[in-house]
Amino acid sequence: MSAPRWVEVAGAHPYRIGIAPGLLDDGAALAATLCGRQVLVISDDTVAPLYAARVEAALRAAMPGLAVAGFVIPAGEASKTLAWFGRAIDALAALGARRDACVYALGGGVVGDLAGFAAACWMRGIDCVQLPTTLLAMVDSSVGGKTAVDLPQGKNLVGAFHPPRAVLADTAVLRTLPPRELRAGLAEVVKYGALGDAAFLDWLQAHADALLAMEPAALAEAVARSCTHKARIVARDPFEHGERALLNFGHTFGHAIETEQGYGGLNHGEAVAVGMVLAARLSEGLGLAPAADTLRLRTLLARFGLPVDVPAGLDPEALLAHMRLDKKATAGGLRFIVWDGAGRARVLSDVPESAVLAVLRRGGP
Ligand SMILES: NC(=O)c1ccc[n+]([C@@H]2O[C@H](COP(=O)([O-])OP(=O)(O)OC[C@H]3O[C@@H](n4cnc5c(N)ncnc54)[C@H](O)[C@@H]3O)[C@@H](O)[C@H]2O)c1
Ligand SMILES: O=C(O)C(=O)C[C@@H](O)[C@H](O)[C@H](O)COP(=O)(O)O
Ligand SMILES: [Zn+2]
Repeated sequence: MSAPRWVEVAGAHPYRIGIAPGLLDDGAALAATLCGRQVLVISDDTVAPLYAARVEAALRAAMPGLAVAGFVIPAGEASKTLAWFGRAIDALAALGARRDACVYALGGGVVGDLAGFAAACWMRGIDCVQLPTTLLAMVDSSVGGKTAVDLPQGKNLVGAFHPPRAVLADTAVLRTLPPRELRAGLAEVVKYGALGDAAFLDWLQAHADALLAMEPAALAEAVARSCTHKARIVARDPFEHGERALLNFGHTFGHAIETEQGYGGLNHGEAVAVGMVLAARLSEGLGLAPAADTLRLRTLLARFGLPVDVPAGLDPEALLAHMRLDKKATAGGLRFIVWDGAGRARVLSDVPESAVLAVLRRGGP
């Protein structure tokens, strides 16, 4: 195994993100994240058969006497519910988990968010180690401590901030990731460039072929640069009182699409891709940013094979109704992450609903 790249996340509860192929088999790296002698590995029914036995064996070998149990949810967003959260809590109870027990979240963002929330709630908070297995989870969801489940009324409406004890991203597992899920992860990678680093957009454009071909060096670089961006932001603003909201670029629109489709249409990354184009158009419509920047973003996302238009048949009024329950909304009305151009995002309050509807009603490029 090559030596991991480490990204530090500073703050009141600092932790490290390790990035390297082979980390899931590295018993010493896994065991270094443990305080107690009990582990619950939470995964889904696609990832568990591929990787759970390896993680459990590495942990047992590194720590004889460790009590290890597994808990598996059905793969996909439809499992990020209070019902599956309750079953995860039952699994912790069945393990007899003490306060020094640890949850290992082995999977994509769905597993990471649900397992993290279970860890946040069990005995008011036990350790959670994130073992992300999708590109999206490696670049975004495993970092920063947002944990949650969805409700039919909206995305991530029930959750907690609970930073992980550590993140270990084994980039070798991306080999089994379906192409659609790779593209979803690239949407959140593009987000970092869009919100604060236009030069990163150029890098992504230049390395698009390598990323789509899953060349390990390009992927590792994209993961490390994305984690570095996110780590800086969440260290400065862990509870989203200000700057962290920029990580929501494209999400007000994207979450509304996911909710309206009942979490069975576009996946999160795809919905965020559409949402970022709409956020750029909103900025354009409000006279904040040039149309050329919208086109640049849209072209890059399309290059990555991501959707860039609102799916046919969705009612703009219904989408707007979901946005009113967005977590950034206040008594003053809707708040959006807009941009003044590529790499220059900011929060905008009191966005008129008419401007949002105009963007949703406009079709085509
Ligand atoms: N907490 C945060 O900060 C944060 C950030 C971004 C997204 N999210 C959340 O993350 C979720 C999306 O995460 P996701 O895109 O990882 O989706 P996901 O967890 O549903 O995973 C996508 C699919 O890939 C499969 N899979 C995972 N790893 C695999 C591997 N190595 N090989 C083969 N198949 C594999 C999964 O079984 C699943 O079917 C959403 O719920 C979103 O809201 C949270
Ligand atoms: O970490 C953050 O902060 C983010 O906003 C990252 C987003 O990519 C992610 O989808 C997050 O779950 C959205 O959070 P929410 O608070 O808008 O539900
Ligand atoms: Zn997201």
